[in-house]
Amino acid sequence: MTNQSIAARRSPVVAKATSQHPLGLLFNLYREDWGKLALASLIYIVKHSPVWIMPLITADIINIISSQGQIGLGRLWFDGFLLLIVLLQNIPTQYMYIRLLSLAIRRMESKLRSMLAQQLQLMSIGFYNQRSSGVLQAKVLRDVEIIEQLTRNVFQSFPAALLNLLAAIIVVAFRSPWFLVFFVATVPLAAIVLRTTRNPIQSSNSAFRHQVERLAARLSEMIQLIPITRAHAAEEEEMLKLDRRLVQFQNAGLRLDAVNSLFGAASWVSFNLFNGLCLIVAAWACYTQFLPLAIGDVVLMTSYFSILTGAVMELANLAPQITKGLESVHSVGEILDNEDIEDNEGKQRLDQVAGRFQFQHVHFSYPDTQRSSLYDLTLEVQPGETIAFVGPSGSGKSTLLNLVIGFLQPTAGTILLDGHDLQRIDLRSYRRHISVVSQETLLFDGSVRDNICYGLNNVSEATIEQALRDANALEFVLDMPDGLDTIIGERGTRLSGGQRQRLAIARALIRNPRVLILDEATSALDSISEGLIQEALERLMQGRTTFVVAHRLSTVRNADRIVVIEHGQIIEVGNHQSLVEQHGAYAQLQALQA
Ligand SMILES: Nc1ncnc2c1ncn2[C@@H]1O[C@H](COP(=O)(O)OP(=O)(O)OP(=O)(O)O)[C@@H](O)[C@H]1O
Repeated sequence: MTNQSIAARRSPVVAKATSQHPLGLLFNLYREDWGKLALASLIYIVKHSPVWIMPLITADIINIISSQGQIGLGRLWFDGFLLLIVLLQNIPTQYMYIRLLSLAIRRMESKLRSMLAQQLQLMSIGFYNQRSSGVLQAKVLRDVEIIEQLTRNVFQSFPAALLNLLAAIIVVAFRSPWFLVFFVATVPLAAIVLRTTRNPIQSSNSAFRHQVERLAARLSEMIQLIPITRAHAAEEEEMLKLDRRLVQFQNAGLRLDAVNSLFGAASWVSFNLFNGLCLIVAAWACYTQFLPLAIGDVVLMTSYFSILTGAVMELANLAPQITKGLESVHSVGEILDNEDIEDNEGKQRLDQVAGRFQFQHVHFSYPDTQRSSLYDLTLEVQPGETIAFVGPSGSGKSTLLNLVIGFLQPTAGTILLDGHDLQRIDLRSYRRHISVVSQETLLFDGSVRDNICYGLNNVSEATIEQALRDANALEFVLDMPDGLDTIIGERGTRLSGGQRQRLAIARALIRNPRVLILDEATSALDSISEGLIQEALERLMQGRTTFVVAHRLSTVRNADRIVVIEHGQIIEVGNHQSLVEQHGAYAQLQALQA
C-alpha cells in the first residue's frame, strides 16, 4: 500500500501533518501559528537588547572616566538614562514574548495529542495486539512534551544567539575590524565540536527513548497484573522484572548524560580558551598601541567576544536538545505514519443488516507465523440462526469471532455478509448492527447509564429500564445508591462478575443488534448467577444471528447448530442431539464434561 493512498484515507489534519521527514511534521504542526512565532521573535529582539547595548554603555562610561575631563558629565547622565529605558522595557516585552510563544506551543501540543488519538482510533486491532498500551501512552504524553520543550528551547535560544552573534559582529566590524579574525575562527571550532559529538548524542538519545518505552510497557503490565500477582504471592518476581528493566533504563540514562556532559565540557573549554586568547591579544594591542584601542575598547572587545562565544556555544548546545526533540518527533511519526490502519474510507456503507453469513474457503494465519490458525473453513449461517463454536483450546474459535467482527481479515477466502464481501464494506456501518458480550466485560469509570448507552444518543429512560429488566439487571441497579446514575468505578470494579456481565447484556440489548457475538459469556460464575445470565442471553439472542463461543457445553446445547473446530478446521456440524448421536468429537467433549 502506498503512503499516498494511506494519507488519502486519513482525516485532513493527519494527512497534512504526516511527512517523511520529522522537520516536515514539525513545520506542519505550526502551520497556523507561524505569524505568532514570527511576532514573538521580533519582540524578542527588543526584549533582548540590554545584552548587547550594555557593553556599549559600559565601554562608553569607562572611556568617559579615562578621558580625564575631555568628555563632559552630560554624556554620563545620558548613558544612565539609556540604561534605565533599555532595562525597563524588558518587563512588558518579556510578557508579550512568552504569551505569544505559549499560545503557539500549547496549541501545537493539544493538536498533536489529538492527532495521535485520532490516528489510534484508526489503527487496526492487530496493531494493538503487538503493542503495549504503556508504549503508546509514553508517545502521547512524554514525546509530545519533549517536542514542546524542543520548540520552547529553539525559540528561546535561537533568536537570542543569532541576535547576539549579529550584534557582536557588527559592533566589532565598526570599532576594530581586525578582531573579526577571532570571531570568524570560532565558526570552524563550533563545527568540529558539533561534528564529533553528533552521532553519539543521536544514538544515545534513541537508545534512551526506547528504554523509556520499554519501562512504560513493563509498568503498565505490572499494574494490570497486580491482582494476579498478589493472588499468587509473586510480588518479588514482579519487582525483580521491574528492577532489571530499571537497571537498563538507568544505564541508558547514564550513557546519555555522559555523552551530553562530555559535549558540554568540550564546548565550554574550547570557547573559553578562545575568550582568554582574545583578552590577551586585545590587552597586548592596546598596551603596545599596535591597534589604536582605548581601555574601554579592550573591555568592549572582550565583552563582545564573550557574547559571541556564548552565542555560538548556545547554538551548539541546542544540538543535543534538537536531537532529543527530533527523536521524539520520529517516535510520534511511528504512529502517525503507520500504515496498519483499518481501511474503511470510500467503502460501501450498510444501512440494513439481515445477518446472513457465508464463509467461503476461509484461511487465516497470524502475521509472523508459519501455521494457519484457520484452514479452509466453509459455512453458511442464516439470519437469526444461533451458531455455537466448540473445540479444544487453541483450535481457532476466538480467531473466527474476530473475523466475524472484522478485526481480522481472512488471508485467503471470503466472508460474505448478506452477499457483500466483508472486506469491501465500511466496517463501521456494519458494526453499528453488532453487539459483543465477552468474558471480560469492559466497563469504564462512569454511571450505569453512561456504560449502557455507550455510543448511543438520546436513549429514553423507559428503553434503558427495559434493557436492564431483560438483562435481569434492573433489580440490582435500582438497589444501588443512585440507581442508574451510580458511578461504577474504573472497569466496573465496584460490581461483581455476574453483575458486570448483566450490564454488558443490557448494553448489547439496547443497541438492538442484528448480529450478536458471545465469547465465553457464562464462564466462571456460580449457578444462580449463571442461570440469570443464561436467561438474559436467551432473550438477547432471540431473532438475531448469534455466534457463541463457550467451553461449557451446557450453554451451547440450545444453539441451532454447533460447529466443532479442531486445529483450525471444521470437523462436525449439527445440533446437540444429532452430534451426540454421531458419537464423534462433540460426543467425546460432552462425555468429558459430564
Ligand atoms: N495474536 C496471535 N498471534 C499469533 N498466533 C496467535 C495469536 N492469537 C492466537 N494465535 C494462535 O492461533 C490459534 C487459534 O487461537 P484462538 O485464540 O483462536 O483459539 P481458541 O480456540 O479461541 O482458544 P481458547 O479456547 O483457548 O480461547 C492458536 O494456535 C493460537 O496459538
